[in-house]
Amino acid sequence: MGAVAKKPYIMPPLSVYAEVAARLRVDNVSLRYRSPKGETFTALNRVSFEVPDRQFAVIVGPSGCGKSSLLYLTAGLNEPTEGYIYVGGQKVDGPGADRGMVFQGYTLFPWLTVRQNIEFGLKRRGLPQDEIRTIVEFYLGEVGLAKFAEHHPKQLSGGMMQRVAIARALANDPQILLMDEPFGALDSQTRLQMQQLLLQVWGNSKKTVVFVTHDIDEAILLADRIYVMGARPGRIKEVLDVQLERPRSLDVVMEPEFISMKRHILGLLHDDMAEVH
Ligand SMILES: Nc1ncnc2c1ncn2[C@@H]1O[C@H](COP(=O)(O)OP(=O)(O)OP(=O)(O)O)[C@@H](O)[C@H]1O
Repeated sequence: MGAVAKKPYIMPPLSVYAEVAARLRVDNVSLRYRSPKGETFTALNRVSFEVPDRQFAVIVGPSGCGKSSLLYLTAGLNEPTEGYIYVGGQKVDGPGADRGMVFQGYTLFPWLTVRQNIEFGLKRRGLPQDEIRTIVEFYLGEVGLAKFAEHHPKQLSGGMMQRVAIARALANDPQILLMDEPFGALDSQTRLQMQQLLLQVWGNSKKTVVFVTHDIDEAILLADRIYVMGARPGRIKEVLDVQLERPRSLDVVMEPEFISMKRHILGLLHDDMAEVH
């Protein structure tokens, strides 16, 4: 195995001050689902990790390992069976504007224009009209959609819709951006463009991002730190720091460190599949 495998990242102990230092702290979280017949299924088992402020964290793992479940818990759309999640030191106990979400499926309001979609949350918060206009213009520019502000979602491509979703989430100035396979439904060319656009927008906003994918290339290209999950039960198997220089272009996939890291993660995922069979 390559250089990465020889020096895996060792997870530091959760510090007493972790709520302050980490933007996201997942503390001993388990999640069990109950079937209608009363059988329980452990989707997540004692998951603990932290994401420092302004980091780009990527969660990668096989299908069914609980990636989406973890993101939904962080969004407050579901509750852990055990353990706690903290965002900016505050315990998550329901959905909140401090967490922006971008999903794989297109979640724009179809009856609203691009501009109206982006300003939706800002209006609900009662911001003054001129402030809303300034924020919306800024994010339309960030995602390259200034010319499409008055279009409706059905007039846009999948990639453009996801750009609106990113702009809408960031316009609300969340503490953390949660992204669940946001480019999973896009063709490979558009996906590569969207990865570059996201890196650029993130570089400007410097938000903390938690991004779920099962695409290893996407994970390494985007991440500061990769959390590799295993399945049955869902758990964190290893945490890897990506030290590739930024800004990262598509050529990064040919760098030895990239290839070595990819091989290592593939090995972890294969081990996991071997454990299942
Ligand atoms: N509401 C539910 N009731 C029962 N089981 C569920 C429920 N939601 C998810 N699960 C199960 O929990 C496990 C984790 O699901 P989850 O969707 O979080 O995984 P994932 O890693 O995001 O998978 P994928 O990559 O395929 O989207 C899976 O085995 C799934 O079948």
